[in-house]
Amino acid sequence: MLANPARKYTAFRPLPLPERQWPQRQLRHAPQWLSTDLRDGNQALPRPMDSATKLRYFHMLLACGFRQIEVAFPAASQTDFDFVRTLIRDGHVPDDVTLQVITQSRPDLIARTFESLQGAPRAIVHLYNAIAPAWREQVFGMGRDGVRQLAERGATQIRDMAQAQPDTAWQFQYSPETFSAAEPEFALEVCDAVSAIWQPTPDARMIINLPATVEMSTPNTYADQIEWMHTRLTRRDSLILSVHPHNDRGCAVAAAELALLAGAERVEGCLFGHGERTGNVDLLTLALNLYSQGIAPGLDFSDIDAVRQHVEDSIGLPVHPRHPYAGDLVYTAFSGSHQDAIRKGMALRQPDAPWNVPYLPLDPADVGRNYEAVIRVNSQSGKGGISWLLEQVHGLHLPRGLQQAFSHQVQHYTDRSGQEADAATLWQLFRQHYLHGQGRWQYRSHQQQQHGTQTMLQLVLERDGQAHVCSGSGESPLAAMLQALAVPLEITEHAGHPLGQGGSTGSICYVQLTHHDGRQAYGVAEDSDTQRAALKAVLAGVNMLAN
Ligand SMILES: CC(=O)SCCNC(=O)CCNC(=O)[C@H](O)C(C)(C)COP(=O)(O)OP(=O)(O)OC[C@H]1O[C@@H](n2cnc3c(N)ncnc32)[C@H](O)[C@@H]1OP(=O)(O)O
Ligand SMILES: CC(C)C(=O)C(=O)O
Repeated sequence: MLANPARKYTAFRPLPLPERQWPQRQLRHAPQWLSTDLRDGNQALPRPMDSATKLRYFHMLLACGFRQIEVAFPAASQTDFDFVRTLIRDGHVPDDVTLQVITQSRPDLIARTFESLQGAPRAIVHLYNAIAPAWREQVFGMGRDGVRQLAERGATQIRDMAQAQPDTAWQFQYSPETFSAAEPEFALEVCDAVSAIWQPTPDARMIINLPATVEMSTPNTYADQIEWMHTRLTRRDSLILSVHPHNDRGCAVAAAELALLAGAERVEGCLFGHGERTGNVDLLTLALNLYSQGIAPGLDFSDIDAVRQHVEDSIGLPVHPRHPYAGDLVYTAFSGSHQDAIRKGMALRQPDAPWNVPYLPLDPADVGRNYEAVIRVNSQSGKGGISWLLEQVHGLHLPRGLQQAFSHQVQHYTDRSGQEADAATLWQLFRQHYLHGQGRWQYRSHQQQQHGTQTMLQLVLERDGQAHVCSGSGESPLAAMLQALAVPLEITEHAGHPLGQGGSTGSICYVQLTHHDGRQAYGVAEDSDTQRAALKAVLAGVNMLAN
């Protein structure tokens, strides 16, 4: 890299727009969506999709709720042409869905495009040509007039060919490709020239689509460019203003959102941001950004993993595990403090109250994710996450002190193994540490009598493998047991609950014992009988302190 990059790269010059309105606005409704997965997305694949894959993808897009789908560049290849024919001929396009196809401003390509659309009830014909200086000079070898005339010639041919196919309800779209790199007044001149030819009306609007073909600037600058056009375009009430951001600087989603504030009404992009180079704007992220602000996006991602799987299988590229809303890890907390906050938030959550769970901008359940994956345990995790998993999967409600004590065991395991501890491993570790049933004292049977406030307990135990009978009394069966055992211990905590998850039945009991020398341990036991579980838990605690 250069010590002085300014020798090679020039900063993008922002457009002065002191009267800008967009920073004061808020998004309140969803835009029109155009999926260009099958065109801009497909043209950027190492191996473009075959027709069968494209057809399945088309139906997946319909199921997500897309109503405008750019399906091909029909003049580019026989495959693209045939795909459009198949969609039309075999009746794949529902009545409320419009196909869009793209063409360069070249007479043979436009003619072929119209041929592909024969018999379509509705269609959007999308004309584009690059207008920015580098393209004018290097690609077309033309001045501004030449480039404007290129657009005008294409628009005229499209108008005339559409008139010759009156059975189709046509809508026209013009993209001044490389808009964001072009001089705004020239972009305006070309767009106005095209709309002068197409003569849209408020009832039959044409689409002006302003692409950031290459993302050149910060999103606020793109928003200024959009607002500048929005407030100056001739026939504005007869236009649908659309944006088509790419993601070269990693800001396409922000650019699209600010562009919507700046007057755009429609967004073109792809699922998961596929497309040329760094991709098109990710429509799924945009839609779920709206959703998580309480705005119905008009797209349905209730089963986000199915959509992701479909896209991955179709295009042969993976979705990143940290991809917003859809990545494998995006609802998952490994770190202790995040887990603690999520667990508390989930516990306090009221079903009808606004979503307010810390660290989770969206309820994973809304996109078909379960809560199990929300918390995963590794060496960065704390007691909160560990107990959440034991609670969710095995129905254990560990007392706080036991959570702390057990988390040390888990930490030891994860540090040593370098591995994640899933719910099954945690349960195994818990059983191994607390429910192994070994130790000096073993329970055999007991009998209990009540004399006023005093409980009399007769115990048949095993001590070091030998039968041991003893008795004691106290204000509770557990106190009576400690007396019977004649150990210098106190019960400092006692909790329990029925079991019913993870294949267990009966009750589980947790008892914290404190030795007179200050040492503490938890005894845990499960049994079909609550009383027996408590007595066994005391013995387990005694065994722990004996170790
Ligand atoms: C930003 C975007 O995503 S735009 C969409 C881009 N998508 C694609 O290009 C995928 C499909 N494209 C193709 O398959 C091919 O490019 C075809 C079939 C359309 C055309 O192929 P060819 O004519 O053989 O070659 P090629 O694409 O290199 O043509 C470039 C020519 O088109 C001209 N051209 C490029 N864009 C346009 C345009 N929008 N309008 C008119 N002419 C254009 C170039 O100036 C160049 O002209 P030249 O040959 O006189 O120098
Ligand atoms: C043709 C236009 C819309 C395009 O794909 C782009 O600029 O990226």
